[in-house]
Amino acid sequence: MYGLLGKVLTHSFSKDIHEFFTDCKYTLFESDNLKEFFEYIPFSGINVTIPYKHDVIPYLDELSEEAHVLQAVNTIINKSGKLIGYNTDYYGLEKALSYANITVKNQEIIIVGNGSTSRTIAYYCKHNSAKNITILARNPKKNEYHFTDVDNFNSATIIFNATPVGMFPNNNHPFPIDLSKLPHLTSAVDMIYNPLRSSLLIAAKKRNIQTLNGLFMLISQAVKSIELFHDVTISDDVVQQYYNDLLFKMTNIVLIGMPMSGKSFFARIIGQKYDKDVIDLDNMIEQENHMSIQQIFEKYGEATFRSIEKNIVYKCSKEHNKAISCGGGVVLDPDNIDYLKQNGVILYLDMPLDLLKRCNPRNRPLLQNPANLEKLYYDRNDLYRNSADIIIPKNTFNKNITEGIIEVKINEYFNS
Ligand SMILES: Nc1ncnc2c1ncn2[C@@H]1O[C@H](COP(=O)(O)OP(=O)(O)O)[C@@H](O)[C@H]1O
Ligand SMILES: O=C(O)C1=C[C@@H](OP(=O)(O)O)[C@@H](O)[C@H](O)C1
Ligand SMILES: [Mg+2]
Repeated sequence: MYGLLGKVLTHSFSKDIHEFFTDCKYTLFESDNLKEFFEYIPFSGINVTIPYKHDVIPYLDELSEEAHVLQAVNTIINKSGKLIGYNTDYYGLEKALSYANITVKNQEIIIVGNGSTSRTIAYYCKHNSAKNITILARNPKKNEYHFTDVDNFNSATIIFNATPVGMFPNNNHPFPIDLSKLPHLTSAVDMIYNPLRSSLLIAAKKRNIQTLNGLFMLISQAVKSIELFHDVTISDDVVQQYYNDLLFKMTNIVLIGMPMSGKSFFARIIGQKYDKDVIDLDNMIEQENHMSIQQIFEKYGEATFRSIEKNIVYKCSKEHNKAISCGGGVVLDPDNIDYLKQNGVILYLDMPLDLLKRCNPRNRPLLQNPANLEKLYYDRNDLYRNSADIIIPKNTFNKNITEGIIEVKINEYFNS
């Protein structure tokens, strides 16, 4: 029997990963009583998660070197009655950093947080010749510092987040450290994988700092434990393919652009093609308020519409695997873009003004005066461009051509 031991396991990915790579069933054991678990559950191998990584140690016969140093175990193998504890988080971190080409050698490291993940990162950095390691925490212990001491470590080049700040469901909690205080940063690594881009990673990306989230590490630590459980080797290529597929599946594809550029239209096509549910933010607003967009503008004005829109965007930012079509004005509030980027790749349907002028503005309240189209276009074009991860030139009304460009650009984005 194989499985995962922890207290609350509803959000665990381990079962999916284990059952993808092996034919063995993987069981989730939510337990309040470790003694009973070890007495009565006859397992061949189990993984251990919060809050038991340390507490299981007294039940084990032997520890691997990492598990011993870190005093944390996430994998236990039963070898003919002898229980051996390992820590594959260390290995997962190593694989993820190597995948992202991040080396800690001679680097000045900041680790935010002082729990067991922080210890794993510090141990890894020490082992791999980091120049120095600073731990910043909310409640610093000996040889650690408070977040507010960050000014004294402004030569840092790599920052790791080992806290749950910004993790689902508290996606939008701001990161406690202002990155403008760390002008030499080249990489930001977050152990969080939900959302895919945490507050730290969104802030880092704005400064052109390389980012890495926790998904590759999560998969790699699970793969290592599968290798230990079943005495097999899983090749890096297979793991990478699994990662690419999972990442794509978790990601929302978010369409922005001028009114009439085809966002709602292509969101439906993208949804169908990539098996993602479609969300049209304007439709959602209409359904929730039992009014058309036009009626909302007429009755309450644009400012109220924008605040309704912002609330909907906030809710949708926590979704996964959706094709999301936004209203044209979503970019006016930078918070909206931060929300949408958490789990989304932003795709700008870039349609030139002369083509937009040939469309029929029908029920679009802001375009009832034709002169407005030009103004909106010039006011917003830069906002669209700066918000986008992918820009789709849309110089045609031919659906197939645009669909083809979208496919190529999405492939490029996810395979680079
Ligand atoms: N490439 C296309 N081929 C055919 N019809 C299109 C195409 N792009 C947009 N349309 C049509 O143009 C109109 C505006 O598109 P829509 O998706 O509503 O734009 P948006 O959501 O960006 O305002 C819709 O009637 C849509 O069906
Ligand atoms: O551009 C805008 O400010 C708006 C665009 C509309 O969506 P479409 O872009 O789908 O027309 C709708 O959200 C609202 O009328 C405001
Ligand atoms: Mg639309």
